[in-house]
Amino acid sequence: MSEFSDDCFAHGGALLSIDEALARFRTRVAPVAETETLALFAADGRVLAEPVVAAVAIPPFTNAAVDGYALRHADLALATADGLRVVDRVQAGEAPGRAVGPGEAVRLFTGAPLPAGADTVCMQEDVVVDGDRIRLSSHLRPGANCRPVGEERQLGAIVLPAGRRLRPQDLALAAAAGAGHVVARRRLRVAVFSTGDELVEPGRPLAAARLYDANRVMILAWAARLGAQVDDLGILPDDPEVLAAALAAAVDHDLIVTSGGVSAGDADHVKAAVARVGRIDFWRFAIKPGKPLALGTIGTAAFVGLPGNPVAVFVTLTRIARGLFAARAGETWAPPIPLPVVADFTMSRKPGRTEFLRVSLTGDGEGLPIARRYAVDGAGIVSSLTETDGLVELGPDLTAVAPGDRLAFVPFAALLG
Ligand SMILES: Nc1nc2c(c(=O)[nH]1)N[C@H]1C(S)=C(S)[C@@H](COP(=O)(O)OP(=O)(O)OC[C@H]3O[C@@H](n4cnc5c(N)ncnc54)[C@H](O)[C@@H]3O)O[C@H]1N2
Ligand code: MOO
Repeated sequence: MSEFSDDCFAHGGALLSIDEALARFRTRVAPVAETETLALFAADGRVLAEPVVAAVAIPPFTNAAVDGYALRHADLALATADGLRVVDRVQAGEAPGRAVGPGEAVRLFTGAPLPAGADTVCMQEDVVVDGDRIRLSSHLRPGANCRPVGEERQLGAIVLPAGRRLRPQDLALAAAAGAGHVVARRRLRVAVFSTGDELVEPGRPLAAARLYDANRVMILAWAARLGAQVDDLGILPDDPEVLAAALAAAVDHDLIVTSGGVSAGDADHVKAAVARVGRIDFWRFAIKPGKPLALGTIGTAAFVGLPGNPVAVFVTLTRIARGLFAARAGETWAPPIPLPVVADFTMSRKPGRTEFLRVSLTGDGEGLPIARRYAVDGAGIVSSLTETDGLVELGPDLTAVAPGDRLAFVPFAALLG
């Protein structure tokens, strides 16, 4: 199967919305085909290639939800009047020794199987114990305090769908369903480099007119958090020959992500370099920051050229490139759903683009959280991403924000998931 259609990333040059971009990734990019069988305990963060099917019912047998006594609901009147005789005791993990007959109860503990004949469990707090007899002090509905066999899932049911990126709670469900192993897609191989003659490796001495490469470590960490095998190709100069050679050497990756050099400056050579060794398309987004994005294919690798400004990198990486990553990884993914917050600031703006503001949240715990806008604007202000809690998304038609307005907020944790 071909990973990309020939014109996978082609488009007419009009401004795109993020939703349009994500829809194109979903429909035009094929997931990596190779799969591997993994021990459940090694599968956190991996993407399921096959659904997990219940090898047992969950729970596998009807059991007690509380510490107490198993009884027959038909004996309820007797249980509250004369009481019932306790004839056995069953711990979790034990098989019941005998059935519960008329006028009888069995002492049992949370997780223990219900003995035959019993259909209801009363909590030990609701009985008075008198020798080998118990008397019930409250009413009970039939089946109370029982967890019936298959209540959660029947044998053979799908418990986790293919495409799920496994989280700790998914692993718990797979374990409960009896799965010792899962079939996952292989990890994506992601290569990352920065471009720009002005860039210097962090920690090295800085000469005049140079600045440290902030983007590469952010992109590498983003991909690694998503479970990719990352290759750091370093900082490359604004030299089309060098860039083309590096791109050609990186074709064994699923995704090549770069930053810088995609706009219209004299030293913006990334697009030309990709065109030499593969195919390139240029997408312009109606968003701020992050308007320019170069997308292409080099053999079986997808190429993503992010803009140079670090905040634009963060926005395009988490809101756009994330969708391409998901499509390649075979992952069912949707952008995080924004939560309502209330503005404490005033702002007027030109309509036409979706704008992402960095905001901090405060609040007294009553009502919606209050969003305070970061004091300094600008797509180069890295600390605007570290001293805030997430992004507010202003729709393209919005021309003003006033204190008290409701805004759509997505926390950083959700953007990085
Ligand atoms: N005439 C125009 N100029 C620019 C436009 C435009 O539409 N017309 N768009 C601006 C916007 S918006 C952005 S974003 C940038 C994108 O340009 P590039 O992708 O070519 O990025 P560079 O020019 O290489 O860098 C932009 C800026 O970011 C700094 N940078 C680059 N890489 C890193 C890095 N790894 N770590 C830290 N900082 C980095 C770079 O020094 C520049 O200051 O173009 C605008 N110009
Ligand atoms: O897209 Mo530029 O994206 O604002 O810094």
